[in-house]
Amino acid sequence: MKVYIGSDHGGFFLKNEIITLLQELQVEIEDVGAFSTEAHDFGPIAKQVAEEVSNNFDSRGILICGTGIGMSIMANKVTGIRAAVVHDVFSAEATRAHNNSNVLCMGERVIGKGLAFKIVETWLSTSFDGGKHERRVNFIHEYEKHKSYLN
Ligand SMILES: O=C(CO)[C@H](O)[C@H](O)[C@H](O)COP(=O)(O)O
Repeated sequence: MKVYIGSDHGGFFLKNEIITLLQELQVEIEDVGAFSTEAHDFGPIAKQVAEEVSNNFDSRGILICGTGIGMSIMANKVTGIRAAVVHDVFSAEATRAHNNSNVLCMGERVIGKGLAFKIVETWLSTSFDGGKHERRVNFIHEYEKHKSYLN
């Protein structure tokens, strides 16, 4: 699995900490920036990570801004993306098991490094449960394809 990772200025320091963690875990990564604390809009970074994940089989994304929220709103506009804002370990497991989330969004202004590391480790190691959850995830992508009302 390859992980594309990005942040704006608000997530820059936590992104670097998570890159170090991923390197220790021997996870293949690509850092798309930001590469400094100079102000960066979250939109282009989230778009780039989400498009990489959408276009590359067996890849995931991690996006960090101040809250994780702007990143997730942008990432979820990209076809095939299921981005989740996560700030607790239970949700990290649940969003993989139930939503098959492929992008993890966190806020550097919300949580500290220790909890963020637990979230990343849990999110990377939890598998999708499938079954009834597959039907629910499929509904999202059927809607995405047709943009019409589905019952
Ligand atoms: O987009 C966000 C909120 O959804 C992020 O938290 C940004 O990092 C934040 O808005 C940046 O704010 P700043 O005042 O420009 O540092």
